[in-house]
Amino acid sequence: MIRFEDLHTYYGDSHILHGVAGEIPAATAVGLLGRNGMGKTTLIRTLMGYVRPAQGRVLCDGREVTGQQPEKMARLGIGYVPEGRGIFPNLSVRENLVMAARPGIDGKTAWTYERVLQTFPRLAERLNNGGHQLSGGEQQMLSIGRALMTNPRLLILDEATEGLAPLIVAEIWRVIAQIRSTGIATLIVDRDWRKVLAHTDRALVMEKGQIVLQGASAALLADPQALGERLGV
Ligand SMILES: Nc1ncnc2c1ncn2[C@@H]1O[C@H](COP(=O)(O)OP(=O)(O)OP(=O)(O)O)[C@@H](O)[C@H]1O
Repeated sequence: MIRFEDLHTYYGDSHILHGVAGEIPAATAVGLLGRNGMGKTTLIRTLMGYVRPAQGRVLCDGREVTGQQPEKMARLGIGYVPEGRGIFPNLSVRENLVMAARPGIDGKTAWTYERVLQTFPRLAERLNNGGHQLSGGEQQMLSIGRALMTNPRLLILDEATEGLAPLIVAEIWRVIAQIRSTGIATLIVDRDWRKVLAHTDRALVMEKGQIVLQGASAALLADPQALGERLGV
């Protein structure tokens, strides 16, 4: 569904991505691993069109979309839950969800307002609260809920569990598993590499702006030494 070739991305003079290539096939869960600062978020921002690569291409269903506006990527069915959340703090939970609603690219609305609230019962209890009144975990749930309201084909989750209490973290992984089981492709970045590998089909490991290891998640999990060298664990 999404393919990327030879991506080179810079922030000013800093050369961050050094020829990154890979793909996220439809209905496939892909993990993106790597230590801090290795370029994971930059790769996601490049795929989503927040930064334009100096070289290389991003393709969606075989069509070039390199550097397209993030809004256009959203219309192509890519849902993005950014690191640090990205909800509207001055709008209520209900408003945050309703304003994100749109049918999927196939015209279907599998994820309705009601279904999102069933998935996140905590949000159902906070409908009239402003985004800023929510706990960190609730904000994260709202951010995922907003992305689901767009009925995406691919959901990108960047550090969705960061800084959250263990019970909330478990809740978020439960929802990620549920999303995966509906056939939505996912790209997941999380510090907990075991969890990432347990919840994905394949994984890419980045080091210094390059993909240095990739393969089936189960195979990577079975060879923790190779992974440990790359992740410093
Ligand atoms: N807006 C920016 N301007 C300049 N440099 C940046 C910017 N954002 C990130 N960087 C640098 O780019 C490199 C890659 O950062 P990136 O956020 O992609 O890494 P990451 O693998 O996602 O790590 P983390 O888990 O810490 O977010 C880092 O050296 C970082 O300091």
